[in-house]
Amino acid sequence: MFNGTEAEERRYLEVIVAKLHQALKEMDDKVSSTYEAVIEAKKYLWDNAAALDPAERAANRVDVSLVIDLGEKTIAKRRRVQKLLQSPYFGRVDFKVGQQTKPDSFYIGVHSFTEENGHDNLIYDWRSPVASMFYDFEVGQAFYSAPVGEVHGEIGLKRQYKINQGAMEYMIESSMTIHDDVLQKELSGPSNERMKNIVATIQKEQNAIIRNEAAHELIIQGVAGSGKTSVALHRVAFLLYRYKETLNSRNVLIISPNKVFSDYISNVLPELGEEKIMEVSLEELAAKELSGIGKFQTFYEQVSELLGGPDDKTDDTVIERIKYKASAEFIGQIVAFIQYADEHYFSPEEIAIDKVTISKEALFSSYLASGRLPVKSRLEKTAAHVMANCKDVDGNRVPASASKKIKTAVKKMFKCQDVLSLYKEFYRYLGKPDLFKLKQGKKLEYSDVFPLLYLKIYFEGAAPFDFVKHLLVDEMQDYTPIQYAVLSKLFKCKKTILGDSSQSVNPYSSSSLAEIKKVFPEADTVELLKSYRSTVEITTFAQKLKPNSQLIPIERHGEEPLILPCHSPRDEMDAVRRLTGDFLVSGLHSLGIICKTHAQAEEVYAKLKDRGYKIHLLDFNSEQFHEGIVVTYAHLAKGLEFDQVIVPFADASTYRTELDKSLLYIACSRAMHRLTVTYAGAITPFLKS
Ligand SMILES: Nc1ncnc2c1ncn2[C@@H]1O[C@H](COP(=O)(O)OP(=O)(O)OP(=O)(O)O)[C@@H](O)[C@H]1O
Repeated sequence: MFNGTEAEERRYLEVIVAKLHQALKEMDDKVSSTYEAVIEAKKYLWDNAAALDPAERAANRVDVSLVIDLGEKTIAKRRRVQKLLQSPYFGRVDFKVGQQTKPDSFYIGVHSFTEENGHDNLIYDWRSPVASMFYDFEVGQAFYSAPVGEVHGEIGLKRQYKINQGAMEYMIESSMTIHDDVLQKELSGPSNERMKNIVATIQKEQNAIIRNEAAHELIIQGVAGSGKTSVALHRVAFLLYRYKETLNSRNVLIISPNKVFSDYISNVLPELGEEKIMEVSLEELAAKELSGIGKFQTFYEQVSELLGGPDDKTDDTVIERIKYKASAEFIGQIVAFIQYADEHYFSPEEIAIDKVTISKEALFSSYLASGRLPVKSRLEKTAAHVMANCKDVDGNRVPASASKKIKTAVKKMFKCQDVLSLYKEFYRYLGKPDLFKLKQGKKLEYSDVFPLLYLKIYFEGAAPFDFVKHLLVDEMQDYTPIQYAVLSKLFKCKKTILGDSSQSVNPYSSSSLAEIKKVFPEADTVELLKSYRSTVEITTFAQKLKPNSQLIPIERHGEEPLILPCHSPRDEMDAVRRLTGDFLVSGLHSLGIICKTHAQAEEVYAKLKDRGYKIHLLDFNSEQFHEGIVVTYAHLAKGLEFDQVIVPFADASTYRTELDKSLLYIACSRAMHRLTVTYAGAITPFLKS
């Protein structure tokens, strides 16, 4: 057998590392000679500028840019080889097809590697067709999908390697269910600074999501820590590889909940050899689309309003408005209104301007003939059509002096002159004008932003984002059906939508997989039930808050979470300080102190900073994730994870509503290895038992 023993594998690794070094050297030489060639060509241009004719100069410039292009490609390739030098491969599959006497050995790494003048592919990219067998099959019958069709055969051997700094730490022969030992090792270590790639331990069900090419919309509901975000980013990397001729990173957009989250995930694609993708929040999108129409409350401000103070009660009518506009039926009502407006809101009147007369009937038939355009364009087309088809009393074409007046008159025949009036009219049509309320300073409530945008698209139209060929929506539970309806009008492309209905920060407007599916009836849906982030003890603890009998924690054990009662708020702060001190000597990398509200986080931050701890406060103005000790609140902590989490203020007055329970669940489920909950006074009823 090729490289049958561990000693042979170790020698082979040395050979590969040497080849990678050799390739690196060759690339360095190539980059240097490219550099010299560019300097030479530029010098030639400069020295001979006067003697060269324009065509020669242009040809010379083209040559220079071709050489630069080549140099850049070499540099990108060099970066990949450099990465491979750390860990050339993580897996091997020996696969035999049909009557083949000896199997082929495929070594699988984060990138592919072929010797410059050699023919053999020494390392296969994890996204290549043949590598899919590493994730999908154990020893025995297997197949992969190649461009020529499915290739069937037999896997005779499957191995996994942990290679660090070019040296093999361990090698595992795997004949059992995928990667258990390696996965355990990966998950038990302390966290990285930011989210990392999981190519070596992608699970079969995750691989199916990553390589799903057929779905136009793919909706992933996954329990906390099930790898949704990781999988979605690996899916993007896969699609960029698979469709490299037609798709590049500038064609992929992620709707991300905030800048901290975007920064937190920003390393994954570059680690996989791809460029970062664009990110935007729904608020940024709405601000662009609604510019000139009005200011609006943000989602975070809406949630803060709902949280209120310990004794405040949120205005029930606010909740009623949010709930109403978050229902799936609401879209049906807006659609019905649009149809009604189409049929009833254009009221033609005879026009008699200067020497031109246009009948009511002519106007109406032009309006009907103008098709399904946005209202404004439709009115313009109607005016243009009637003018083209009529003459003044002298038999002449409509004079320019009259045409402007006619256009204005036609515009006024539509019941509403701007989108905000149309939006208010919608609630009058429903017989529920009270469902629209502006906030102080004429700010729109957040729940009005997307219905208004939906009507704006009907009234004025919107330029779809055609350059986006794949849209990723994370934290799907936080978006309502009407938001999805707007997204699908703006983005006609393929979509991957992921989230967890248990992690809603606003229970009045959260969406489940079933609700989102109503907006995308053709979508493929997947559920991820295995949770990888936390120890069994932490997962079991968090499950008491939001039970899900289907959740399967990965068998990894650690300390029992600790609930720490304190005599007074002062004692509680002392406890948090002590726990923070313990963390600093624990060998763990990241600590998240996760409060319920921003105000509480500011308080803890100020008190810990007093003690000289190096800590960071993360809030909605933060642009970056930070390593080390972070103080934040549940809404912002969503999507992040920490080796250790402290949840302070878990008392009965802080966590009392359903929304509070959700936030407590989010906070606790961020912990990977250690979790401590502190409180003074009475404990929250959600943790009472
Ligand atoms: N196959 C895997 N191999 C190794 N680690 C994995 C795997 N799948 C997930 N993980 C790890 O589990 C953790 C959670 O992943 P991720 O943040 O993508 O989950 P999520 O479902 O988006 O979580 P949440 O919804 O709770 O924010 C990360 O540390 C990730 O690296």
